[in-house]
Amino acid sequence: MPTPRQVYVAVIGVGGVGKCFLNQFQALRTRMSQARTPTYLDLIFVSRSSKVLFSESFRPLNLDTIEADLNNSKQPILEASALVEYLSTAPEKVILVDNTSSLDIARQYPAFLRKGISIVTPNKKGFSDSFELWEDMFAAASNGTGNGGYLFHESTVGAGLPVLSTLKELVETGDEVTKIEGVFSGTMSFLFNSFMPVGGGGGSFAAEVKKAKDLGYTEPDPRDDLNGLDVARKLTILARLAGLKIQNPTSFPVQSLIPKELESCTSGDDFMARLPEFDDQMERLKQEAASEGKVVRFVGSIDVASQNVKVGLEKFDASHPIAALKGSDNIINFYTKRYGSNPLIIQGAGAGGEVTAMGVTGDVLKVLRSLN
Ligand SMILES: NC(=O)C1=CN([C@@H]2O[C@H](COP(=O)(O)OP(=O)(O)OC[C@H]3O[C@@H](n4cnc5c(N)ncnc54)[C@H](OP(=O)(O)O)[C@@H]3O)[C@@H](O)[C@H]2O)C=CC1
Ligand SMILES: N[C@@H](CC=O)C(=O)O
Ligand code: NA
Repeated sequence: MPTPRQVYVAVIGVGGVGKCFLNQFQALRTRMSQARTPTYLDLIFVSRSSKVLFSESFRPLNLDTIEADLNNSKQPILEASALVEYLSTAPEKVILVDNTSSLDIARQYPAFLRKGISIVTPNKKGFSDSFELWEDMFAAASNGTGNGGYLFHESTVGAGLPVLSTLKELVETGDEVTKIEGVFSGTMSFLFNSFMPVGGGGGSFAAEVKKAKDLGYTEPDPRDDLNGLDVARKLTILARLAGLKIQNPTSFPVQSLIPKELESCTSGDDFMARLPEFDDQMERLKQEAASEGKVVRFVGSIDVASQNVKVGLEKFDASHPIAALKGSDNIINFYTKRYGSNPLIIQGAGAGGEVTAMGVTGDVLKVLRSLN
């Protein structure tokens, strides 16, 4: 007869995704405590860029008051390396949820994993950094080749859509993935669907960028979406999972939509303030495509055999499924040997706090199922 167990959870980042995650975690915690064999989930650490809250003795934090408690906390900031030490002394298994976009934190994943701490994250930075870091992470993880903590990152591609789990299952069941293509950015999808809808009309480009930011679709700095790198990071992750040794997200052609004149902007706010000056350029792009009866969309593709990866704008006929996407929808086509010329297609919202947090919460469940 299995016995009840306790698992600790530590959360870094309480922004758009982090806040939704904490709500979903609270509901999960209740459900797990009522299961036939209960799991008691306790939040023992939470932080944001300027605040940290935890107890030296691993006393659970109160989820009902967590936001105010964190903001009122006077505890000194813990560097990631100090957090590794603190969590590794916990008397129960620990899952660390990284809801930031910090590369510095991601670089510590191998250290956390080697100490038996599991990691769940929507943060793409570590998985698309050097191939060496990718290898270090999976060499340490128990669901890689190591015997440390477990590592899951479903929301790094397509937010909560089951993109990575599907690709892994295709590969692990022996299918041969030949090509992956589609729309991989919720922000870019939203921008082009609303700025250049099929049938004409649409708002100004800069106004749509602001809407995408306000809706929580963009990266913390929207330039990370508009420069194409967010999509390049996702394709790097997919290509690596499909077996390609892509060195980094700039080792293949990536089209940037940042106007030359704005490349020197010192902050995201400065960039956003000046973007309307360049609405005319985007309007010309729209008119040019319309004169051919087409629309423009921001897409990416990976040709596995030729190792050809690319990211950028392409024109589509109005009848094409990519032209017909709505809102922040992503569409991901997997061409494989088994599926032949009709790809396996995954489609749905590819950005937003709730759907991204769903992928993160789902990954917490995967860790709980894996931990014995
Ligand atoms: N938004 C979306 O639709 C999707 C997001 N993602 C990924 O999810 C992650 C979070 O995105 P999102 O919630 O939108 O971003 P936000 O900017 O809303 O939130 C980021 C959070 O991380 C905190 N933070 C940043 N750096 C550090 C640090 N060094 N130490 C501790 N805390 C830190 C911020 O602190 P503070 O509050 O003090 O600023 C903030 O709470 C990103 O990696 C993003 O790429 C993935 C898929 C979709
Ligand atoms: N900024 C990203 C968020 C999800 O990864 C996007 O727009 O797709
Ligand atoms: Na996903």
